[in-house]
Amino acid sequence: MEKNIIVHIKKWGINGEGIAFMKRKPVFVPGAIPGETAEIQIIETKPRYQKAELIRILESVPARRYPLCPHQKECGGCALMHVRYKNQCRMKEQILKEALHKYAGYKGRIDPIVKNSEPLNYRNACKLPVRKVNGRWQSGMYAPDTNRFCAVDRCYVHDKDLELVRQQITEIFDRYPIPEIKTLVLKSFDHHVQVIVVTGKTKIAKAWIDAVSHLEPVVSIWQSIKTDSSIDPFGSEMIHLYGQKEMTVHLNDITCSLLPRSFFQLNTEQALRLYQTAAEWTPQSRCIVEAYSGIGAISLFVRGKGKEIIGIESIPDAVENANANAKRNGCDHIHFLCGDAAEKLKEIHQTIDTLIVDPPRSGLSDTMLTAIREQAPATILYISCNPSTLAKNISKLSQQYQIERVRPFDLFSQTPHVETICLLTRAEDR
Ligand SMILES: C[S@@+](CC[C@H](N)C(=O)[O-])C[C@H]1O[C@@H](n2cnc3c(N)ncnc32)[C@H](O)[C@@H]1O
Repeated sequence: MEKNIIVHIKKWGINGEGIAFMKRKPVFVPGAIPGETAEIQIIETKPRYQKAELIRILESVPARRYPLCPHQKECGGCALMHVRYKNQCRMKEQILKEALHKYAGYKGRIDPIVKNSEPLNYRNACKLPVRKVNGRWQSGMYAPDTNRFCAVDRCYVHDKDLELVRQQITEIFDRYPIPEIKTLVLKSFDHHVQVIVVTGKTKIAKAWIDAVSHLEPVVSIWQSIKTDSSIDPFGSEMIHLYGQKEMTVHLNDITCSLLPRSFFQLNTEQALRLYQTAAEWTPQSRCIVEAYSGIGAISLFVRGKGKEIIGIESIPDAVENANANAKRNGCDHIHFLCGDAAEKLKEIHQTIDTLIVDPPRSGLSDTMLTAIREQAPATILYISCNPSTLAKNISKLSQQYQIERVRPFDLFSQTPHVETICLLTRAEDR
């Protein structure tokens, strides 16, 4: 067994760990904070880095606080809960700054992070595995990098209605068990909660549906039958069991609907601020394209900035929502196409003045980057939840585009994730 060693934590890692250096090689120490002196034990050695377990903190820093959640270490969902909120925000600003510098060579100004006014109880959705533990049904999380189930009796970042329903549903599972239950998905907007249970091929008892539908905030229940092991959280068959099919989200004067498969940002209040910034930074354009458009909320926010707005999204249900959302908000000049962003972008023949992209964490594919270079819009608004892929993608566009503005948003408080909006302009147009 490795013996314990004492290290000084020098900087933040992108996953919220502290990083120490031994013989110039980084050692990742989850739970440690830059500035601290820690006793650690190496648990993994790789050619370019090491991973360690934090044994104890010998010298702490004022940024440390006692984490509210007793499951913080095992659950891993809130890797920064032991860090004071203002220091969490500084960490995110620093991670973004370093990524833009390292991969895109950017040393310019970054706006201060837009803080979350409610760093707890903000999450409007959860997707949790369900297991029987000591004879009782529980929903929880998998411990980081493992398939070890960690039952969570109370989650502090879930929206209050969502959390109430989650706790009550697990009790209902005890009374009316669902054979082959895999995952519980909940979405909460405006005090209304949608429940989606992902199961094997099984019929859900009427007693379970009745009990869940009687929970005060529940307005919609779905079952998703999943028999494959794909990463898609839902299976191919979706059965509507009770109430509304769609959820409604109000974003200032805009109203949007979403079906269970449609994506929406996890933090409604901060999403609103992000979309307002997108609207502010989008120049007046003849044609705007929004790729990775989800239910079309950004297109609706920039509705006054384009004569024609085209959205592209790969999930058919989200496209159905987006087109209906455009209609319901009186926007005849906005429509949405279903398909792969790169493929559909290539098929657009008119001149694109502004391109808005909001891809998943993996960022833009090489085919998307090629399609962007070919279309050469004058302005790109890149919204990203991953500073590394954002910066690497910007680097690949750097022959044509320069960074004009960057603003991070804290959408995922208590976690190391940071959302960023970045305005890029075509170099020759400056
Ligand atoms: C980060 S979400 C952004 C959604 C939307 N902009 C919003 O703010 O709600 C990314 C979206 O891209 C979609 N998507 C993922 N890969 C795609 C692809 N290759 N082509 C088109 N859309 C894709 C996902 O279904 C998801 O709706």
